[in-house]
Amino acid sequence: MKHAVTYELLKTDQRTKARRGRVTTPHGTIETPVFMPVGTAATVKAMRPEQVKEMGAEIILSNTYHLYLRPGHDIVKAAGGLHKFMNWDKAILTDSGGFQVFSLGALRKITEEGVEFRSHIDGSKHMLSPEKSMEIQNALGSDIMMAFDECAPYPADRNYVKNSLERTTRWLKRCKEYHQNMENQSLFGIMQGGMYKDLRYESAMQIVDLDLPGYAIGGLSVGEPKELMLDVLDDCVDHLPAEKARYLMGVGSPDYLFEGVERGVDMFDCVLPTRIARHGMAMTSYGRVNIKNAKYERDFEPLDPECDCYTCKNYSKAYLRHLYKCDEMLSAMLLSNHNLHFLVKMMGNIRTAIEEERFLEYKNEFYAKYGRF
Ligand SMILES: Nc1nc(=O)c2cc3nc(NCCN4CCCCC4)[nH]c3cc2[nH]1
Repeated sequence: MKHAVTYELLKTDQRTKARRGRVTTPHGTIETPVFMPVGTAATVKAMRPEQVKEMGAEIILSNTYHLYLRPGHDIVKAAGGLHKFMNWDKAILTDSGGFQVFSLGALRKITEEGVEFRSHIDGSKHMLSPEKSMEIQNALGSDIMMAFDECAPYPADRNYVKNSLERTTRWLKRCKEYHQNMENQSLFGIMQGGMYKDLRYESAMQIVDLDLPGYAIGGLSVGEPKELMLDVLDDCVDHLPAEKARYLMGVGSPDYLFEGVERGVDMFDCVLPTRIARHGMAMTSYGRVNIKNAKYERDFEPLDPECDCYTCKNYSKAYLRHLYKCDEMLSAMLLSNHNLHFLVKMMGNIRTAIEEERFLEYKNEFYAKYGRF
């Protein structure tokens, strides 16, 4: 059966596991490695879709949990689907709701059936299951639908993680069973297994058999130490098929992106660039800039001398500091635009570096300039 979404491996770095590829979807192709801007409630916060497209983003992420609760997937469906509703005509990946229930909703109960929770918006009682998550994502019409899984907390004991990953595998089979609309939407499986390398292997073996077009590494970036995360990641990427897309969920600061690419990851997403923007923080070639800092009061230079984004071409740090101090909406708009542009451009530079066999040199050059993460 032909998948709606396919991955093509174009080149693997000779010295690391970094790889250059391409994901093809019904809403266009995506050059990888790729960072996906997050548009949780059907908007990349403080950004117009044209700006997100203009910076070169080819795919964004949205969330089943949020859109189910508000406005409701029936309304998005009636609008013609999420692409039409939010005026975004490139690719969309939707997360399945599992992680968001744990991180946002007031979790009530996990059973074989699914997850009972109370809405973080109005406290109303709800149930998400593999079938319900697929129904919602089919209604949203996203190109890539994530399987309904349980992201085990960190730390979690081995027995809990083992039982949880086995239930996640059973849930994945139910997702695949229920999934309609195969010709327009593809399902990605999600590997779990906590920080236990042997359980990660077990999870991978169980999900790879289902021959899906892409697989995510879940259960990471959940508060574990960086070196532990990278050690587990390094090990578990190898258990995923080389000819399928590999997506590391919830990762998105520059250092984690470089380290993830180096270990063979193709796709990333994180709220970080837009979230820290709303708190006056910018990512620049020379490290993070906290625009609130008094030292920028009379600094009439742009945020990043090496950045060609709209914000850096037209505004100074002094002005951006002023906007933030006045709590002006334009502050979040300009800093979000810059941070997203910075990461999307950085991934473009990474892709070129892989093509030219100089990924490690580019990484070291970037780290030397960026300084402390
Ligand atoms: N379906 C699903 N399964 C996961 O295991 C998962 C694991 C994840 N881990 C993260 N980490 C996000 C960390 N993020 C960093 C910046 C501030 C907000 C939290 N997001 C995730 C999303 C996930 N989605």
